[in-house]
Amino acid sequence: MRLAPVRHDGRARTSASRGCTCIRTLTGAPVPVRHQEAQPHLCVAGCTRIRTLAGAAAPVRRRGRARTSASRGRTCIRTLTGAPVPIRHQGAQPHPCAVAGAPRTRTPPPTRGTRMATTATTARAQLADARVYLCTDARRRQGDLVEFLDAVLAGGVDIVQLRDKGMEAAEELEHLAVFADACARHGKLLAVNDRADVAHAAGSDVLHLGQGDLPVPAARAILGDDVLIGRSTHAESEAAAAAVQDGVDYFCTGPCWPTPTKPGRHAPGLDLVRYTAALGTDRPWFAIGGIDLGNLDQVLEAGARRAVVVRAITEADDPGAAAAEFAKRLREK
Ligand SMILES: Cc1ncc(COP(=O)(O)OP(=O)(O)O)c(N)n1
Ligand SMILES: Cc1nc(C(=O)O)sc1CCOP(=O)(O)O
Ligand SMILES: [Mg+2]
Repeated sequence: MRLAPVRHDGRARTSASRGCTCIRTLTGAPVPVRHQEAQPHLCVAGCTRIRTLAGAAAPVRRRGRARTSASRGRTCIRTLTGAPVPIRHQGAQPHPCAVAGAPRTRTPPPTRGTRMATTATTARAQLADARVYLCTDARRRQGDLVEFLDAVLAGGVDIVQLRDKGMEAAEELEHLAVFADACARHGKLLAVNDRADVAHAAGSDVLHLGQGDLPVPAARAILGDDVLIGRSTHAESEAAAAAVQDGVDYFCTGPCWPTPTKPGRHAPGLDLVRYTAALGTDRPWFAIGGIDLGNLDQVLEAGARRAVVVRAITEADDPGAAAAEFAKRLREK
């Protein structure tokens, strides 16, 4: 199926296209959103539409769930190949994808300033309280993403990041919509890795940047002040800088141990955790790298009060129970 962009500005759709692209605005910057359906879908309350992706007809229905404070987006559930896929629509207004009765001019975006201030404040308070930060892939091998996210978020994960390296942006956004919906159900924070444009399009609460990723000011230029930004640090100088750098909301120090999740990354070990603890910074920071329930006490003894984990939860027999144990032990310190 060849997709061609179509603007909902009164121009005719190209006949060759079964998909459409409409432009929506979140913070003044135009963000292209591709709606892949044979029929124009109605992203307005109560709509049900049939759309086609790869030839399969599937229902699209509006979901009337209330948003949590952690979530700014709206969520529709659509079904592609049998599995429900939540799609979050940014903005307080239904976005103008409706063709029947669609506005010919775009609905103005919400006034971000007032509406976002409370949300950003809430998100920063949640970050301050956070203890367990999970990075996970999209569970394509297991095929259990929704169940997995519900289990770990109910168990005690405070922030969940989609970290699935090499995924194309469109697919990442599809998965992020599932993450966003899960975070909204549980009132937890959603994090995007590496890409400010994807964080913006997904309506993420958090963007995580490594030392080689986009510089913080460049990410802030895209995201504004309301999205939380985190930094990776692997050396004392980097941790000291991240503790004071403008625009940084939290940072991570590690790896505590060499880890196959980040092959080739030198592990500064628990000395860096001890150094960071000694900084005495009020800025939230997390230990990362090789942490599991067997060595967590060493991480705590080195002075960390927050941890980022991947395998210890994603590969656990019972991810929800593993998350709960991490949360319990990090919170009782
Ligand atoms: C919460 C969190 N901490 C550290 C990282 C690692 O970031 P980075 O060094 O950019 O490496 P990649 O994950 O991008 O491979 C992270 N993603 N999240
Ligand atoms: C993604 C990542 N970043 C690191 C850093 O030190 O910045 S360590 C790491 C992988 C952590 O995975 P696991 O919990 O499976 O060891
Ligand atoms: Mg990165």
